[in-house]
Amino acid sequence: MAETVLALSNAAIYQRESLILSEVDVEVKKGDFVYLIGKTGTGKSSFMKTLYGDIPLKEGEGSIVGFDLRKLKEKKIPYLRRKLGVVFQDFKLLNDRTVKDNLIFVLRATGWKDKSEMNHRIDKVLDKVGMKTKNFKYPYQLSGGEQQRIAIARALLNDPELILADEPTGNLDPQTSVEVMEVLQEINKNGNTILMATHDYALLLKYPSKTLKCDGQKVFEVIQKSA
Ligand SMILES: Nc1ncnc2c1ncn2[C@@H]1O[C@H](COP(=O)(O)OP(=O)(O)OP(=O)(O)O)[C@@H](O)[C@H]1O
Repeated sequence: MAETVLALSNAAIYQRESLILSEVDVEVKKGDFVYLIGKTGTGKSSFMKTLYGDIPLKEGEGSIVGFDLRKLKEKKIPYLRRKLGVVFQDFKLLNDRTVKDNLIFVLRATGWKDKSEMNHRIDKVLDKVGMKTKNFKYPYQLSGGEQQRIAIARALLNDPELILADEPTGNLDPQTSVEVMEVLQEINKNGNTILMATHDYALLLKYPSKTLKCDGQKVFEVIQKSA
């Protein structure tokens, strides 16, 4: 039996005082690729933010990569984030430094010191996303798809137990979205667990997988019809 990396039980998700989602029961196991879909404003981002500690979980139970979300103290959030890889729609790369320096910045911030170990790790994650030859480029010299691949490499640096991707293809054209999705599929095949929020139904059809849907303040699993 695969180990559970995320479990929510009877959880309620709020944005300040507004209830966004209630009675949420979700389980993600090691090796899963799970989609989170739903129309704009139905709570996908709020759900993701709760998982990476940006919104506190005040009702129900929640555990993620060994952390209890109900008991998560502010000062523990960086440790939670180290076990997660988070990928955003807008990449969030630092524009004043090269790809390599973006990655070194994260490694240093998470306690890495040895230069050759850092170089080795950077080469490895860039290789996984097919960007090894672009490590000297600045983010603004890269296309959107390439920037997102760098953001995925950054998420992989500390060998996360779970990757949370919030609309990772939201800023990309359909062809580039497929290329980024291929990268996510590949790293999932190599053992990484991924939860991806999206409203791109074309990707769901092309790469069917377990799907959760936010609708009417609830989250439920939808069964995809096979084509
Ligand atoms: N910082 C905030 N404070 C209060 N309410 C918020 C805040 N951010 C979002 N909301 C509200 O929470 C609800 C859910 O928003 P959320 O961003 O989670 O939805 P979403 O499904 O991710 O939408 P989208 O696809 O547009 O990103 C919306 O009604 C939104 O207005």
